[in-house]
Amino acid sequence: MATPISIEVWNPSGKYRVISTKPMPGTRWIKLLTDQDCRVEICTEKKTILSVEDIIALIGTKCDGVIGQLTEDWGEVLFSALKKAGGTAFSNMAVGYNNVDVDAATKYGIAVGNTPGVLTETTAELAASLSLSAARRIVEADQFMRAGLYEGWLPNLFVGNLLKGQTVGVIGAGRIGSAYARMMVEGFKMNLIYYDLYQSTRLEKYLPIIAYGQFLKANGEQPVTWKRAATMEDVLREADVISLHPILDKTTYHLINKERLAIMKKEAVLVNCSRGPVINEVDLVEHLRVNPMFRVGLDVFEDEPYMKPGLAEMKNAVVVPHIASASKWTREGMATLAALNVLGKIKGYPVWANPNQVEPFLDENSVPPPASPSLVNAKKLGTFPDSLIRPPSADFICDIYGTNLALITN
Ligand SMILES: NC(=O)C1=CN([C@@H]2O[C@H](COP(=O)(O)OP(=O)(O)OC[C@H]3O[C@@H](n4cnc5c(N)ncnc54)[C@H](O)[C@@H]3O)[C@@H](O)[C@H]2O)C=CC1
Ligand SMILES: O=C(O)C(=O)CO
Repeated sequence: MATPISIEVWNPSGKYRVISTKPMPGTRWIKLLTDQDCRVEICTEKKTILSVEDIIALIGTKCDGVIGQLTEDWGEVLFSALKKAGGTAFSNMAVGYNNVDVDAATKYGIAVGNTPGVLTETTAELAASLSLSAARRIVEADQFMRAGLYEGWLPNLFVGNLLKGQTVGVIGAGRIGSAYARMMVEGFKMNLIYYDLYQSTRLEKYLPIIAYGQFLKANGEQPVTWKRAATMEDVLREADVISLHPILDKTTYHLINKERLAIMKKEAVLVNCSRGPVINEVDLVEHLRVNPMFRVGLDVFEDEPYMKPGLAEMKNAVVVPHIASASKWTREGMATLAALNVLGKIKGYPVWANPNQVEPFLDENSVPPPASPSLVNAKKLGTFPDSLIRPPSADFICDIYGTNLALITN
């Protein structure tokens, strides 16, 4: 039996009981919930990762919705407990939801939310940072300085890879992969090769490579090029820097393994800001050991929070603790979107039509639309119209928000 859990309570008399399994950044998310008659309970337990038993204790006998974290195992047991407590809504405070058994949630009629879009640029920036850190050996050099080993400039001291004119490979060119690709092409004048199961219209439509190429040419520079690869192996063979941005599912588990590492260039840089199990980390450690010029930048790990034996000792690995989305704006935005997902379902609001355009929910100076920003099982639940958010009628909006009609209808 789990021990009692410490909590912080906001708006104790609120009609709907909403739990957050962790304190989340900012206070806007709390206000949005309490303003809509929710009693908000935030778990303040010191333990970093709550167990299923801990969360069952938090849910208790009456709970309308839960905001949870990617470290938690949201499956049959928790969704059945939430259903028993009268709950109908769950949201991960994350865009990735590989920790959630969506089918189990759907079976119990529970909506599952995630937080797309708000972390795209922040995560891509960390991937770019890791690319540079690994290519230019920044962490190794920093450690060398701090150890008092620097005795003066040397021609061979910490020589790394130049990015300009090299090829960047992106595997999984969705929101984050595309943002990263643009940063590396536009910022470092790299050529691009990408692989995704689908054509990335997001990338191909917005990547101003042709115009940028012409601009570079007019200035006497080599124009950048881009292409979609037919196979992932093409990317692995051709690229000098490869960044992984797919979702984690059956098709991407151990996508990078011994065989695929072997076809990469000996001096390539591999970056992972997606999910740890996309790489077979045991194979990676061995590859790093025998190929000292091969470098990696890792934000995520196969058995988080642990690293596979040997990884910590590898000088050719830059490792950070899953901080890719850790900018203040992003983390506060994730909290807001997660809270609004839960609120929207509890209040019976429709689902926002385009989860890639969540800006209206994030504007601190305006009232968010009366909708759940992103519910991944909305259609399966069948409780929402096919076209998702209905055009807001004057009565509907005024009913909820009083005076902010113009903001929502424009
Ligand atoms: N390290 C961190 O802190 C963060 C990690 N993430 C991870 O990044 C993932 C991607 O996020 P978004 O770009 O927003 O998602 P997205 O859904 O926009 O992009 C994922 C892309 O992966 C592609 N894909 C799926 N299976 C594939 C396969 N077998 N081979 C190649 N491509 C495949 C999809 O077609 C899609 O284009 C999330 O699911 C999450 O796991 C996201 C944010 C922060
Ligand atoms: O949103 C996600 O998927 C994350 O990994 C959060 O950083």
